[in-house]
Amino acid sequence: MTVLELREVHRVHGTGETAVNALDGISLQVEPGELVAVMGPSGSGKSTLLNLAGGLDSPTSGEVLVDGTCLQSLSRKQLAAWRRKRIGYVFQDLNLIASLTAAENVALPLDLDGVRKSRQQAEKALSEVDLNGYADRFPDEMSGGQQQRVAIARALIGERRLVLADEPTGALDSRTGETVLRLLRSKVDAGAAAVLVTHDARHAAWADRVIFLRDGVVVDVSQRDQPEELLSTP
Ligand SMILES: Nc1ncnc2c1ncn2[C@@H]1O[C@H](COP(=O)(O)OP(=O)(O)OP(=O)(O)O)[C@@H](O)[C@H]1O
Repeated sequence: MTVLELREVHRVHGTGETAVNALDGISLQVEPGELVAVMGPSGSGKSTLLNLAGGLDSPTSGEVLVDGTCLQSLSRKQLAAWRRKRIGYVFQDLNLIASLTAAENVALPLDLDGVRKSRQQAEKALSEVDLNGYADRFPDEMSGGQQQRVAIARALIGERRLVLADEPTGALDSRTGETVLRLLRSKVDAGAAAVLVTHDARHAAWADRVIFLRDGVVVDVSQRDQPEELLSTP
C-alpha cells in the first residue's frame, strides 16, 4: 500500500496581500521501499511539504494520506497517535527533550504507546548510530552531532512506516552524515518509505527519486538510473 500520498495539495500561508502559495497543487505518492529526495531553492515549499506529510500542518485544499488514511479525517487525538506510531521525524531543530536522557528521548514514542522493553530497543537504536555508552547522557552533555544521531535513532525506532527528514545531516561531519543516510536507506530497504529534504546533491544521490520544487510546484523529477540502463549507455 502507498505509504504517503498527496492529492492536489495547496497550502496558502497568510491572507490577503501577504498570502503566499507555499504549495500550489502538489500530487505525490511514496511507496514502501522508496526514498524520495526533495530539492529546491529556499522558499520553494520543501518544509511546508514535509510538515503536511507529517500531519504537523494541514493543507488549504487537497488531501494528505498516510497508509491510506486521510490525516484531515482524524481527530487531534487520533492524529497524534497515528503520527507517533507510523511517522518518524528528523527536523533541523532536533526537538530533543532536555530533561530526558538520550535513551529516554529515543524510547519516548514507544513509551507513549505502552510498548514494553522500550529501553532495550532504545539502546539498540543508539548503538546503531554509534552511540554505545551514551544512553544515560542528557542532550546538553553531548555534541551537536551526537544529539543529531539521537534524533535519528528516535525517528527510526519501532515500526515506523514513514520517515521524514529535513537536512538530517546538518550538524554532522561528512562521515557521520553518510552513516545517517545509510541508516535511513536501510530503514527504507526494510520496507519503510522516506522523504528527505536536502540541498546537497550527494545526499539526494541516496534517493530513488528526486523531486525539484520551485514556487510550490514540482518542476522536475529525476529517477535513479537503473544499473542496466547505465551499463547499456555507450
Ligand atoms: N508560517 C508561515 N507564514 C507565512 N509564510 C510562510 C510560513 N511558512 C512558510 N512561509 C512561506 O512559504 C514559502 C515556502 O516556505 P518553506 O519554508 O516551505 O520553503 P523551503 O523550501 O523549506 O525553504 P528553506 O530551504 O529556506 O527552508 C516561503 O515563501 C515562506 O516564506
